[in-house]
Amino acid sequence: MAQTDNIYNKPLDKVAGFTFDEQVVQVFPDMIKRSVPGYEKMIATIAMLTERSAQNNTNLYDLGCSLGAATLSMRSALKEKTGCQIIAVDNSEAMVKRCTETIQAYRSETPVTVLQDDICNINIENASVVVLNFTLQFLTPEKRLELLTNIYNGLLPGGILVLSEKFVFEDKLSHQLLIDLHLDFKRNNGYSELEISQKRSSLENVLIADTVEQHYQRLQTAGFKHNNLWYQCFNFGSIISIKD
Ligand SMILES: C[S@@+](CC[C@H](N)C(=O)[O-])C[C@H]1O[C@@H](n2cnc3c(N)ncnc32)[C@H](O)[C@@H]1O
Ligand SMILES: O=C(O)C(=O)C[C@]1(C(=O)O)C=C[C@@H](O)C=C1
Repeated sequence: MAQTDNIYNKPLDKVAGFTFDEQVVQVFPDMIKRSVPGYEKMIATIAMLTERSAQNNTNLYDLGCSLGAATLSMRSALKEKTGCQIIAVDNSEAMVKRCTETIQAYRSETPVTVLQDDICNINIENASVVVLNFTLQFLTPEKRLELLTNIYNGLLPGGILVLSEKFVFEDKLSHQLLIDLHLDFKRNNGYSELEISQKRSSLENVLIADTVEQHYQRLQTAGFKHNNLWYQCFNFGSIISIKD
């Protein structure tokens, strides 16, 4: 049973930088659902995107897999395909341990390999679907283009990248409104002002969000010519990039 996220509900002397440690693993499904507007919608839609874009005898990647929600969504959509395998990668030992247990708990024809590694070290090859669901934002900005280029090069024609991220906005008024709506979403989900503010401090300089335009530019530089938002709710959304 997923535990309720109360990590930031007591005043902390010093708020440490956010890490995906054992404490976060314990509450992660609750935390991400209550923090990311549209998270469940995005996870469910990954199955639809996979059903359409996965090709027989190819690899599917879940980069920054956490507890494997996107992996399970992809896997559920591969029943009609043959020879597919999923490679799920995360650099958090605690996440990988729990993810492996979760994946093994459900039987499936599709092999899944869960690797503990930096996604920047992974050679993407023979890929039809690559998912970066709220992971790119945790990489130092210098590493983002290299990773996307590696993904582009490893994708087969017709293959897709699903890139979900928290966004910032150039336009100050829109930015403030969308951030405020996100804070309302958190309040409506039971987070207190203290929890919201301590979590915000912990994510500072750890989660570095880009604008949608910055994403499009970087994706284009990496080689992707077909990039579009398929979902957005407030300052969170998901881009689909297609390799032609
Ligand atoms: C917000 S979570 C991703 C959520 C997950 N994709 C989902 O859909 O439920 C970000 C994950 O990326 C992982 N991560 C961050 N930087 C990484 C890196 N350089 N290599 C591998 N994993 C990384 C973190 O450990 C964390 O589990
Ligand atoms: O709580 C926030 O404001 C977030 O940015 C949510 C966010 C994310 O976007 O990755 C940050 C860390 C958590 O692991 C889950 C979700």
